Parts: sequence; structure tokens; C-alpha cells
Amino acid sequence: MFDGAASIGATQVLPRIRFELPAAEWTCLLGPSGVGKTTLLRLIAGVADEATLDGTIAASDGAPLAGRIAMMAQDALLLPWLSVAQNAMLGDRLRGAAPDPARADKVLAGVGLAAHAQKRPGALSGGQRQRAALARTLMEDRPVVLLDEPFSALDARTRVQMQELTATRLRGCTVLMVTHDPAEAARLGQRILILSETGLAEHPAPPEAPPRAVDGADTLAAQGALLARLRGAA
Ligand SMILES: Nc1ncnc2c1ncn2[C@@H]1O[C@H](COP(=O)(O)OP(=O)(O)OP(=O)(O)O)[C@@H](O)[C@H]1O
Repeated sequence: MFDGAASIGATQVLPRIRFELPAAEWTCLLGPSGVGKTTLLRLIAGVADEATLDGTIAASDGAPLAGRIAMMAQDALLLPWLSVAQNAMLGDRLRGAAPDPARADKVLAGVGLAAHAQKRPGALSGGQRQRAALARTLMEDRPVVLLDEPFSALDARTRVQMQELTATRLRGCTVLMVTHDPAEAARLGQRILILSETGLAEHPAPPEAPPRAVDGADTLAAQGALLARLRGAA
């Protein structure tokens, strides 16, 4: 449960909001640029050192959130001196656990980077780097996953594939994904939230389980309604 507002210095960077993330469901968060979506994710992940939270963040089971969250940031920070495979296994390395190269190979193959596993991030395209960061997030195997525009740099075909792969792999996880794409929210969201300067609003999600067909009637209707609402809010 999140209940609070956030500021940096004297500036409010997240309006006061209150919401719960339903367990094992995929929640999509949309809203205009600069409204505080990334700040919200960073606060939940416990890495928003720049911001001051006036409120509380708590898991419904009362246990600490630390150690249960994987986050894929917008500026996917791959370490430039490590290979793609080593980046994918970074979580284990940082925890001092034994890395699992066979699993990394599998996850990298899943995101279409098998042929690039030994390359440095600098030798990849932006979309390939984003898939490498996605692989690292999937490798983490955490019950709560925060995704900040994870598919934004991908071409249309790869985006649809990665949405499907991620939805399948994260089934059973509690996911909060920031996206600017109403089509993506209509495909993946079991709950759709819109953040604005005045607070949080909920938008109805299609009833089918994600990933929904791109051209499904319910998906297209939800996409259209969401876009109209976002335009109205602009
Ligand atoms: N480190 C920082 N120092 C000062 N202000 C910041 C910092 N990080 C973010 N902000 C400000 O906080 C506000 C919220 O930023 P945030 O990145 O959370 O927005 P967002 O909704 O994720 O935007 P976008 O959709 O463009 O990614 C913005 O006004 C931004 O300028």
C-alpha cells in the first residue's frame, strides 16, 4: 500500500496519492511527463534518495519490501565494462551468490540476445540494451517487479514479442509498469491507473488475462477509451 506525497527540496514531485497494488496482478501507470511516475517507482523500490516521502509504503503481509523487488529503470544502467551475459547475472554477483550462466543464456535467448551475450553494452543498439536490461530484471526472480517504460525503445514487432514474453514470465508476480502507450496498457494491464497533478484515477481494464491480442476488440476499445481520456486530461 502506498499512501503519501513526495517532494525534492520545497518542490512537490508527486501529489498525495493512495493506492494498493493487487498481489499477482499487472498494474499499468500512465500520466503526463514529469507528473512523478518514475519518482513513485523509485520510492517503492527504496532508491529515491533524492526525494522526501511524506507518508508510508507497506506490503500487505507486513513484511519488509526490501529484497522482494526487482526494478528496471528507464535509463537501464548496464555496466559498460561487463558483457551482456555478465550484466544479466549482476544481481547474483552483487549478492555474492553463484551466478547461473545456463539460466542467463536461456533468458538472453528469450529476449533475442543469444548472439550478443558476450558483447559489451556499448556495442548494442538502444533497443538491444533495453532487452539486456529486461533480461537482468527477469533474472532477478522477485515477486514484485517495477518496470519503467521497459519497451519504449523497441520496434513495433519486437515490442509486441517482449510484451508477450514478459507477461508470460512474470505471471504470478505483482507488477507495476509505467508506460506512455495506451495500446500497451490495454494489452497488459489488469488494472490501469492514471496519475495527474491532482492525484490518481482508475481506468477500466479489459477482462481477459494478459497478454491480450493486439487487435482484440476489447483491447482496441480500451486503447481508444484510454487515449481519449489521456487527451482530455492534457
Ligand atoms: N533528481 C532530481 N532533482 C530535482 N528534480 C527532480 C529530480 N528527479 C525528478 N525531478 C522532478 O520531479 C518531477 C517528477 O519526475 P519523474 O521523473 O518522477 O516524472 P515522470 O512522470 O516519470 O516523467 P516522464 O514521463 O517524463 O518519465 C519532475 O518535475 C522532475 O523535474
